[in-house]
Amino acid sequence: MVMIKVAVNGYGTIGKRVADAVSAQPDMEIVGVSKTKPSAEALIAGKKGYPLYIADISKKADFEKNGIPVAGSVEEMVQTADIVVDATPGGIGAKNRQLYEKYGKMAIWQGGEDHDIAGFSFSSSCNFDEAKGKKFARVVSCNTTGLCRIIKLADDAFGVEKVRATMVRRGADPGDAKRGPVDAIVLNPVTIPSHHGPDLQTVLPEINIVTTALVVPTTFMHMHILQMDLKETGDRDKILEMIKDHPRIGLIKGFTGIKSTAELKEYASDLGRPRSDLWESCVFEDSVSIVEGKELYLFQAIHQEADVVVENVDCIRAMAGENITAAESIALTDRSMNFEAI
Ligand SMILES: NC(=O)C1=CN([C@@H]2O[C@H](COP(=O)(O)OP(=O)(O)OC[C@H]3O[C@@H](n4cnc5c(N)ncnc54)[C@H](O)[C@@H]3O)[C@@H](O)[C@H]2O)C=CC1
Ligand SMILES: O=C(OP(=O)(O)O)[C@H](O)COP(=O)(O)O
Repeated sequence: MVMIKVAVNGYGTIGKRVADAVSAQPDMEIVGVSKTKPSAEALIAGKKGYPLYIADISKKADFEKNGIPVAGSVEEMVQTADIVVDATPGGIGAKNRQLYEKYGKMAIWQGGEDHDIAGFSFSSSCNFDEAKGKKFARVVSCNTTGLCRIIKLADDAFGVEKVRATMVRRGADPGDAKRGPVDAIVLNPVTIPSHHGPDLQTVLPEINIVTTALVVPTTFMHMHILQMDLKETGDRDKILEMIKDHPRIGLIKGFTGIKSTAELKEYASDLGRPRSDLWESCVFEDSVSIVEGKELYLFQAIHQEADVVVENVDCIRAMAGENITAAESIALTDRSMNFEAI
């Protein structure tokens, strides 16, 4: 089996998870990860055995005096890789495109960048085959990934006439002590639609969708309030069966008593998931309702730090790996991470 050499540019919330997920795959290896300054994450990258490269090589001494070995510059890291996963903060990734082009490397950006950065946006459940042969791709954001999975499922089953959805977004990631809100419900944005609908259309252009979003003072997971008008009369049992069969959508059963993101976090941690990560979308079974035949309603929780991680792995395989199907790649990614949707 040919090993795909992967570099992760930006070893933060998403980058460190992608690095671990890639390392677990039989057909991929991490050749380097990058940081800008010495930090706890930089220390851990070294402890995990990931060669650490730095954006500004003049800062090498700052790392080394803190006992963190530096393998070289980001430019050198890019040269060692077949493909780069760019997980730098939104807006920074666009500046790196030139570097990837210079060395003729494939690259994958994250949802904080615009679709135009790659001209192709990816979701494993929707357009895996289209990534084959692409030089550049962008994995859509965490919320959009969650929307893509469930809307594609409903569209395949009954056809989707239109979608109206509200994203209740977490205020900050758990480790992000500087962000808020601390005591507010913030309309984010106050204008309608939010970016999620147009973002979904970069993957599923035929879907009629309007999204709204607000931010609340929590750190673990977003919550979606989703309503779809179906083209054909819906069948709740069929939808539940399809969700059960979907490798990246979990079904939260009523008997568990789980009705909140807090209880989901406890569940993920009791399952022994690394970092309490929920790579699957979490649909609340009791919320799945068909009203007047063709209106489908549900709540789903989305772990913002995790769901895009498995998508990045599939995207790497589609672009740089041997010719396999979406289902085969998803199964291999998940199996290698001991991930079975709840
Ligand atoms: N955190 C989240 O919930 C999600 C984030 N995303 C997207 O993923 C991307 C990364 O976000 P996070 O991981 O949250 O950011 P982060 O801030 O946690 O991590 C970014 C990392 O990039 C490093 N970095 C900064 N400038 C750099 C440079 N010039 N060269 C190399 N490394 C550099 C930083 O040291 C940091 O480790 C963004 O596009 C974001 O929108 C997507 C889904 C969910
Ligand atoms: O990609 C995300 O959200 P999004 O799908 O709402 O754009 C992540 O949760 C990051 O969002 P942030 O821009 O609030 O850090």
